[in-house]
Amino acid sequence: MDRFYLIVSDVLWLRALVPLGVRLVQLRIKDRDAAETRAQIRAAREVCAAHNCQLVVNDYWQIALEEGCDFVHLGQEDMDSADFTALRRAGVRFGLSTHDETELDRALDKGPAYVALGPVYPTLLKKMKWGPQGLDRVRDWKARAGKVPLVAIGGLTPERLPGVFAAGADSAAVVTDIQRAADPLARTAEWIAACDAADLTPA
Ligand SMILES: Cc1ncc(COP(=O)(O)OP(=O)(O)O)c(N)n1
Ligand SMILES: Cc1nc(C(=O)O)sc1CCOP(=O)(O)O
Ligand SMILES: [Mg+2]
Repeated sequence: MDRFYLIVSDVLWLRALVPLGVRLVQLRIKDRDAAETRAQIRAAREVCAAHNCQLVVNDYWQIALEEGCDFVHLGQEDMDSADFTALRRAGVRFGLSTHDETELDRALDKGPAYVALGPVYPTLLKKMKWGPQGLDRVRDWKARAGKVPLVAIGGLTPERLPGVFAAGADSAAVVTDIQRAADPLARTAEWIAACDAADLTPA
């Protein structure tokens, strides 16, 4: 999977950043009504299709199914209500959040396209009951996940990427470092360059 996994909170971000060469983007909408959420997902699908970028829809697996999207991200609570049979029948891949061993076992049982581990570093985005997992935990998760790709998330920056990839993460997800950057477009370019550099570095 692509090393750079951009997560944005609104389709306006997606429109601005995907054309820079982003290949994997998650639309993580919170606190919008159903109509607005659907409109955003539909618009994001169009932008991504035009730029050969994989769209991942966070949380709203049902709207994703209805709108013909082919990839969703689900947290452990989202998994409680998700219809995995319907997702599989429609060929919709899913990535799953994990934070401890029990969650990882539960996630791996579902046959995910990837598992995410976080927060690797402290995150400003949301309050979480888990402290920073650290790079040893990334290494451990990589061994436990086997062939399932591992996404690292939480407090990531371009400067932290070499360590995260060396520990075994296949992909690095980011929100704050880009959305709160003084120049989000320039920061996105830095992320792409840092991820490309990691691809050229022997493991
Ligand atoms: C790549 C990735 N990893 C983890 C999450 C978090 O999902 P979740 O625990 O459901 O929390 P919310 O993002 O829905 O608040 C994610 N979205 N993406
Ligand atoms: C949305 C999210 N989920 C996490 C998890 O551990 O499941 S950490 C996280 C926040 C990631 O954002 P930032 O790059 O701003 O730290
Ligand atoms: Mg969720």
